[in-house]
Amino acid sequence: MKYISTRGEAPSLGFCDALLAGLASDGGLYVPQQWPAFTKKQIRAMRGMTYQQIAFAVLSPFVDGEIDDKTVRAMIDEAYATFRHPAITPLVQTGPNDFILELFHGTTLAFKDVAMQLLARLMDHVLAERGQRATIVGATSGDTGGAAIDAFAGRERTDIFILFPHGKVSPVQQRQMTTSAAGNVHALAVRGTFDDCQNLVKAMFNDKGFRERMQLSGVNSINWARIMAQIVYYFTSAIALGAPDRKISFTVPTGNFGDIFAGFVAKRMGLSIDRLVIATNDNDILARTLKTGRYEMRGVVATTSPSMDIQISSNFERLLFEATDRDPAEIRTLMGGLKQSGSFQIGDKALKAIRKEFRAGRATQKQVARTIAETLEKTGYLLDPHTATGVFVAARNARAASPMVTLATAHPAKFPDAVKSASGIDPTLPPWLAGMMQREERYEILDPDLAKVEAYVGSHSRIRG
Ligand SMILES: Cc1ncc(COP(=O)(O)O)c(C=O)c1O
Ligand SMILES: N[C@@H](CCOP(=O)(O)O)C(=O)O
Repeated sequence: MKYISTRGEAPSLGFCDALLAGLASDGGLYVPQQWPAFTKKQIRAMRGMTYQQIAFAVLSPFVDGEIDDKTVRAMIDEAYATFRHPAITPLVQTGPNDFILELFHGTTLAFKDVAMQLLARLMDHVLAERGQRATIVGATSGDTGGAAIDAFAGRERTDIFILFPHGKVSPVQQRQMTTSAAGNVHALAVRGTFDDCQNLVKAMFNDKGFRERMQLSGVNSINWARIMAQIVYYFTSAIALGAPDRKISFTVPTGNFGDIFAGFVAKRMGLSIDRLVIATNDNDILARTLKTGRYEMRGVVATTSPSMDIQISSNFERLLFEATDRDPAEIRTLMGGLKQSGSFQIGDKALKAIRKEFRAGRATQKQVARTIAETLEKTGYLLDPHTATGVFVAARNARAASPMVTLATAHPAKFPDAVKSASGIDPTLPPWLAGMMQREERYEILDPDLAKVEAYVGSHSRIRG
């Protein structure tokens, strides 16, 4: 299996090289040259398998033998042994046809743990095999950072630098990034938004000299392996609800478009998915784009679901690549427009293809708060604000023909203020995080200035720039 860039001007790579590359050298994102597919019979055979067994079946075609099967299985087992639920990502029924897919049973209480625990092991393995080291740079609106720091802390072959928007993440999210005692961990608070952080990370990758000197690697969902690991829970949950002999719909709280793109890939791989619904908060650029065909950035507004306070939705580029029948020249034009004017217009054919696959809706902060309160009252289930965004949008896009699964992307205890103000309940952190809020913080505050950020990374990575 080769991986090609959405912009068509970077070399195609095998799995291990794409894993370490993160962003392609032409600024594009790597995708598999073709989508592997399972037959109905093969999917039926996954019934009764454990999460780990299904993960191996789903990941194997992507790894394509570049890492031997025994090692991949061992990494999967180790990664998911860190989860606190035996089902890893359990389904909870909240209505006759409504389900919540709990993705927050990992160490940092967000869906990011599912991919990150595996990614860290895969990277470590490949670096060790090659006798290499890497400097990891990542941007976070709150959850990716904590999950990456937890997964990479203390690893000998990597130094990790996480950029987060100063003052714009929840106190729990911030402590998960700033209280690590590991010497290879660096939390950088950037005076700006998540989009500024993500632009800085991409700019570091696009600075060829810096990228090579520092041996940069990425852990955001620009890295194909992140998406790959997230495909698995679409399979486990759909199979538990009757796939492939029944169609299942999913609603996904969306920001950087990685999680829902994994659902799109699962469908391409033969999973019987009915509706794929994008749920946004007030930062509704994706819902607007589906409606108008115009991707148009406006200022980011701070909401009670801060992890989705995003305007530049990186993985939308992967979808555009598919919707334009994989036309890299078209992607270069669209992304050029975005860089220059903050907007682009999707062509009619591509828009039609996108609308065929996705629906979208938005929940305002008031609607999110009401959804938390009403769900608690009706079902006894306490939602976090990101999941509540999904539940609100799911209710407007469900249909009797297929069960609707909403992805629960974070635990309510990560956002106690918003949850308490909506429900009156103060969600408590699990025991392993209980002392975290009292621990001393360690982080650097920086301006959104590429030279300053590169200077910091260059002088603190064990690979000296
Ligand atoms: C809790 C939570 N929900 C939803 C999202 C959106 O996921 P994605 O960026 O993959 O669309 C994020 C982060 O992006 C998140 O941290
Ligand atoms: N919501 C994310 C934003 C970054 O997303 P990623 O999936 O591309 O890493 C976060 O919590 O940081």
